[in-house]
Amino acid sequence: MLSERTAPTGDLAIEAHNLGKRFSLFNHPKDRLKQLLWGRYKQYSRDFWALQEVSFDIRRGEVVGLVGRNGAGKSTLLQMVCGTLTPTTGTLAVRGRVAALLELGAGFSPDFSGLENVYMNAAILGLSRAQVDERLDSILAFADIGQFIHQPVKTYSSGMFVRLAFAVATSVEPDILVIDEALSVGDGAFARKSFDRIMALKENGATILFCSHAMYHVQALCSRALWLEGGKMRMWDAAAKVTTAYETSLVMDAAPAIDALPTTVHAQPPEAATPEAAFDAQAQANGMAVRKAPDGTAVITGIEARADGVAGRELAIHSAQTTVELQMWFASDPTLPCPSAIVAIAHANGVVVASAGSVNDSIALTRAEDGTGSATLTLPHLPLLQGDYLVTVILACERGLHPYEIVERAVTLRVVQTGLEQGLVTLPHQWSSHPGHRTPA
Ligand SMILES: Nc1ncnc2c1ncn2[C@@H]1O[C@H](COP(=O)(O)OP(=O)(O)OP(=O)(O)O)[C@@H](O)[C@H]1O
Repeated sequence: MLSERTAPTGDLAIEAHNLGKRFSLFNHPKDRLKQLLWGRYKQYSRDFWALQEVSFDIRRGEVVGLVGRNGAGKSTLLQMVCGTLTPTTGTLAVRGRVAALLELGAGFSPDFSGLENVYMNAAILGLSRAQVDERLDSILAFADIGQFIHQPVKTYSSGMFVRLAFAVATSVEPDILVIDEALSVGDGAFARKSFDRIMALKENGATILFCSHAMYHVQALCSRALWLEGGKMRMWDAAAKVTTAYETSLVMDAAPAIDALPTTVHAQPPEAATPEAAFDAQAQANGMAVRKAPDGTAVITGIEARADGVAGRELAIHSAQTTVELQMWFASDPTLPCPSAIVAIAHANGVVVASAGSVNDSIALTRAEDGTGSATLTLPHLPLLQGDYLVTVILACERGLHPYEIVERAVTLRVVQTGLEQGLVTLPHQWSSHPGHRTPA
């Protein structure tokens, strides 16, 4: 969906002032008709405010993240920016050509061929026939669905459908890109390609507004973030501040904060990435080269966890004594840059305790010419306190942003302790003591 609301002039791409959106809720479908006929005499609906008093402005070229729990009003706001919903109160100025990656392919007609849909969809997005002719080769090359382009789209797999829709939606160089949740779409090589395309649009100066449950994406890509709660603005500030406050609130409410972690990047369901698959692969050939990475992507071929050298999927750990090693084997397309590794540890109640990423630690992984290699994270004298902890292992792109594969709950750490310390970790600490009264400084 694309709309060109006003010319992209001035410094501000989006200006929202006191935005509100009210929906009418009906208890029964027929109440809708009654409201139409007799609404003057009796109220058959009740009002529900999905958004209230939302004000912000976004500079041109800025990348802004939108965070909040389910039902907070994020999609409602994105739809207003795209022009598919109109505000009930307030004003919204959107300057420039907007491309939305919201419901990809929603405008496709099932009985028409892919090619016909490209023309129809691109026209809706504001491209003339000549402009589509000019871009057609690159759209088709990007979607990479071969001869299927001449078949009705109702015969497409969901992957093909999304690839074509994404290729069309991003073929118009937008001034403003609005993305709901998925920063990359499709699977395997296409997921990486689509992520790279969004990054290229960002580097070319597009203003991006995206909503995500992956806080590391918001922190890594955005300068500012808006936190919505119950339809109202809870916080609008530097991305790092907002994500920290938001994550803290999730933990405080004992909601499973794992939702906010790299472990739940929804962009790419980790098909083969169950612990079983990874461990089976590992078992079959000592972790080496069992799964071959398809072109344009990378896969985890094995995971092994060791507690003081003893391997297992469930490790018994003595708090602050046992040294844990987590090793991940991978196979990657050798023509791609070498991938990176991320490990996250969450308490069994869902609270994320810690994570480490090779990119963040400025460590470049190494691999053989055929693209295979391994990465080992060593955690000396693991300072976790008593409890069960789950380890998630992620193989990501060279920037540590696009996950190729995620293995949730790859390893369980069962920690026992002898002392009476409370909490999740022991912090490095020291005590000192002196005799006598307090003396003025
Ligand atoms: N057309 C509609 N009619 C009535 N209520 C609606 C409509 N669209 C959204 N809502 C309600 O508005 C509230 C905000 O919804 P919205 O989809 O914007 O939330 P969200 O933050 O995007 O949630 P999620 O993360 O689950 O996508 C929800 O309570 C939702 O049920």
